[in-house]
Amino acid sequence: MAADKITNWVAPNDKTGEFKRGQSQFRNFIKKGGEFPPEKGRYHLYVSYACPWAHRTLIVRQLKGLEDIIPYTSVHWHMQEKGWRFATPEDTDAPGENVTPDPVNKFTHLRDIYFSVDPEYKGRFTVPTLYDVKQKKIVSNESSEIIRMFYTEFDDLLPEKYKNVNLFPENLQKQIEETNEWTYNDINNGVYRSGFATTQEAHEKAVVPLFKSLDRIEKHFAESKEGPYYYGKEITEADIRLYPTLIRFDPVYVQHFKTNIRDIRSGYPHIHKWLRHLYWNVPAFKDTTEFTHIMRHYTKSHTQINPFSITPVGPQPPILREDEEVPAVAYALAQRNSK
Ligand SMILES: N[C@@H](CCC(=O)N[C@@H](CS)C(=O)NCC(=O)O)C(=O)O
Repeated sequence: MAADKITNWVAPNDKTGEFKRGQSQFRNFIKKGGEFPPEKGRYHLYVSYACPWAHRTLIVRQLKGLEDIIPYTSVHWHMQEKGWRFATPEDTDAPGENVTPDPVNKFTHLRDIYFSVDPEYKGRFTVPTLYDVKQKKIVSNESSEIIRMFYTEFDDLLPEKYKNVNLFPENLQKQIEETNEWTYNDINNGVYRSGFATTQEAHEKAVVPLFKSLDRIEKHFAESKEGPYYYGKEITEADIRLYPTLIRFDPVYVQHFKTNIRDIRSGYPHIHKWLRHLYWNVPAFKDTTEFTHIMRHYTKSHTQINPFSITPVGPQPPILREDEEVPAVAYALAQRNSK
């Protein structure tokens, strides 16, 4: 049935043409003394390197030093009719760590996990999925909540160094929540609303606020006295939630989702600086960024947008070095410096 196709993010009969993201269905929490207590090796994290929501969880896992506590598997980047699938030993086109067959249940597709937990499951089969190997249950498939569990709930199992990593500090919580509100709607989800729209109106309704919000971030960086992170000297949730969308912006969204009023590298110097600082100087960001998965997934899986599945070659490189600029920016800077 056409309406059930995985690429029908907007139902073909929906006249608004607007992409409306569904609610994540599994919303349990890891808690000491609860149904899902923190334990080393008990929870398996399923991600796709292509996915910005999953990307958040990999960043936090590494920043919090949870590598030995929470193992993970990345699915193959190619999402087809049955949704995300696990890589097989024959797959040689999906680089990166842990792009392997499912080590827990030997399932072939992510959907098998959802059906094994609930044979009547009607939602989407999304990454990230945090799975309790002991009880064979899904803890959560909501990235914004998984990262919050990772911030604190495993602290008792961690050395002092990582216990002290506070990504959601008390004094900034209110500001971060306020930032999340508009960055989620306009940016994280805004790129999808722009790209999945099936009418001109729906597209513009998403693209215009997306760029207004990028302008707002640019201004925030231009005016902030401290850096290099969104809220000063320490990485917080604000960086973790923005980076996965913005690292994908030039390589994918600008062309595939048509969000091309500007790109980051030539249009947003402060955002560009922040982005490159994270990528080149903080291993949790670079190590978890797999451009091959990112560039191929969108262009080859969203056949409703790109029926021939051709992946553009550029922009190259997908992220510039910190001392590199696109020619137009380099020229403008040289002009300024010669005055
Ligand atoms: N609200 C969810 C969204 C997750 C999500 O939509 N993930 C996408 C990949 S970027 C997915 O797995 N989509 C598969 C589908 O919708 O069929 C979260 O933040 O965890």
